[in-house]
Amino acid sequence: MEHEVQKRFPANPKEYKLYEEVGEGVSATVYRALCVPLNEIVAIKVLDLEKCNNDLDGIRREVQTMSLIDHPNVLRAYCSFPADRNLWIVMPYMAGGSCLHIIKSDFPEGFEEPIIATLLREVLKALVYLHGHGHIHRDVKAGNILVDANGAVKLADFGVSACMFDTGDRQRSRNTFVGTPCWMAPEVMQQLHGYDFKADIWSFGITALELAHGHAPFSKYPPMKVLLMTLQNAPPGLDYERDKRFSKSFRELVAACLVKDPKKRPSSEKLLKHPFFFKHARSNEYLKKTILDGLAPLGDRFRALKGRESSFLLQNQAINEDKEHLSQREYIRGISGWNFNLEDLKTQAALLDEIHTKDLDKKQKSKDSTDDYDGYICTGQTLSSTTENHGATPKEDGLEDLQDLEGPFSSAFSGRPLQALKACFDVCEDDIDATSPNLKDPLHLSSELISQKQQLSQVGDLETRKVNGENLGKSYSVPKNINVLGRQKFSSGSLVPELVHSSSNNIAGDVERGDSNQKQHHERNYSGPLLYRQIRDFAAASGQEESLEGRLIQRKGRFKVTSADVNAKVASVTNSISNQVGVAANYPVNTASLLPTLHFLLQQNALQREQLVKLIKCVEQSSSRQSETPSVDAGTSEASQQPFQAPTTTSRERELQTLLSQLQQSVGSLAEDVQKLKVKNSQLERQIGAFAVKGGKFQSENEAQRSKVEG
Ligand SMILES: Nc1ncnc2c1ncn2[C@@H]1O[C@H](COP(=O)(O)OP(=O)(O)OP(=O)(O)O)[C@@H](O)[C@H]1O
Repeated sequence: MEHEVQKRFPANPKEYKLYEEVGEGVSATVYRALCVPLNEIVAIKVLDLEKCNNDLDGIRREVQTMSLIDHPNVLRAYCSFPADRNLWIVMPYMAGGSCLHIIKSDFPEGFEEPIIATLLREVLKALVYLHGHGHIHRDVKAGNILVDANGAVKLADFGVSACMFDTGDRQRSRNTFVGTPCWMAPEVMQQLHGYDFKADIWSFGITALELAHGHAPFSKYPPMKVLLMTLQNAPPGLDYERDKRFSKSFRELVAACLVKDPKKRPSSEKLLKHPFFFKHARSNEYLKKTILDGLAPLGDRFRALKGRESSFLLQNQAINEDKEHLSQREYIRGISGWNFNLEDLKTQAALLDEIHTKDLDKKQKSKDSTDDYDGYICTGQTLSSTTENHGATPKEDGLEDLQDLEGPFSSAFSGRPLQALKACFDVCEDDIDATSPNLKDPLHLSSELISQKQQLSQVGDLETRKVNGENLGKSYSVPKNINVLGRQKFSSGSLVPELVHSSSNNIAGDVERGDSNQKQHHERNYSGPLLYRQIRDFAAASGQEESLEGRLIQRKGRFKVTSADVNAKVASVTNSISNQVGVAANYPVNTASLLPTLHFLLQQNALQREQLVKLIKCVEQSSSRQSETPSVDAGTSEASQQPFQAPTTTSRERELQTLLSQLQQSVGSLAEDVQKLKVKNSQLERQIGAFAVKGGKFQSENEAQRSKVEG
């Protein structure tokens, strides 16, 4: 480490020789490279802005975090700089590649327990460090656990990490929807109260299962279904027949991490003291011997995996067309390039619904049939997200219980959730606001791209200078959305209103990427955000909205809903709610699940009623004033004598009238009192006058008597 810190890596692309490709993410390609002046092999992550909808904040965060990090289990950046249209991030070369690559190429059934324990212990050390420094990683998964030639383990990829100590917008970003669905903690999906470090502990638990089985739970399902299953089902665990090979302490460790209530999950520090690690973890040397020795060079493995992926895509083209296997393909790619295109999600929803219908048919035929999805049997229990049921009796998918989803989901998915979902899509699809600044014309987009590139080079400069010891107290404000027409890989759903291509050309993958997306047909991708919009709009309407406003951060390759920038439209809320009600009316529903919707409607009604009453009052008052006007002119009319007797309808008005007549009465009696006082006053004045006259007479008599006596 010391050795790495002291070396100065040049911030100039000419000083590096790029060799073979060793990894590919949604927005980046990673190469093995030689740093010529230092004669050292490094890895260079080349971020291509034109490849996808990048977000500079994310890149800046990734580079900043990586260059400030100093821990043996966290992958750091030596330096970063702009090169042509890209940003290069120079980092240590991890010759073993990611655990996902190792699993895919050589351990498809997962690792043995001591290997898992060793890998997880190292990851936990990284998490203890990151959490201690206020960082939430937010994307812990086997694909981000890298192993070097000596068996050292490092946690990588800070593209979506967040700092808990940040303020302002970044602090709010903890209310964002970040991560990769299979590894994403329920509280991150729900977005009710934000989330904290414990979200990483959930992902850590899922990663443990991934290392044990060779894939993450629910990995073969489309993202939307993963979301629903994570929220609805009991947490996955090591509860099945094939898991008997694992120790009790491993099962306990997984169960401790995969608790839906984040407060009940242990901290990374506490977890590191778990007996599982003392009993089973070994040395880096052990990792080297067991998983690295005999492995082909990383570049070769990567090429082989890519080849397998391409042939899989070709073989399964027919299946792929129905989009049901999207999730699996993404998983095989080993990236988190989830596609949340509207059309895809609609199709997925439709397919799921079909499956659901088939399931119901099947169920009727054989009530006790079981459905072990991927080894993770989804219980058909009613959801209570805080009810843990690791050892639940395996039953079936449980889609019929989706109406029991808790919290805002219950309202968003009342009735038959997938139908409701479709209804939501329809609402939002129509909700395209042509004047929205997010619907940008190509010209605008390209100019934005240019400006973003300029800013990117600033970021690169900044990082380079930072690495060189300069302290730059400068903050960059960067555009949040970049959409580039043409070559584009739609990976994560942009969860904001934005310009995207149609579903046919948005599947992440080289095949799709190759055929440049020339379509000029654009539509807003609401898929991911829809869920969120539903929740947000509902929360806003019922006055529970948290600090959800904010900026979009379109995230490379992750499923992310940021602080929403969609103007809440009462109409859309009402529409979606009424759609849900319509949906509910068409399908058998749990009546209790309709309650929130009805409650909301009631509130809406009360508000509208209040508005109407106010309006009626206004109209009445102005009409009464109109009827008053001639009576004032006439002076003697009945109306002028009884000015407050306009026709009234409400008790409030009657109350006011009573008050007014009481006031009138008291004014009248006051006037009488004043009159009486006036009379008294004038009597007193007269008396005083009389006294004064008498006093004058008395004085003159006195003076006359005095002069007589003196004379
Ligand atoms: N330093 C490294 N040494 C060797 N291989 C690496 C290194 N960094 C990354 N890789 C490989 O490249 C792949 C893609 O890198 P990375 O995950 O950083 O890109 P990304 O665009 O952020 O991807 P994703 O969106 O899937 O997280 C990794 O999964 C890993 O296999």
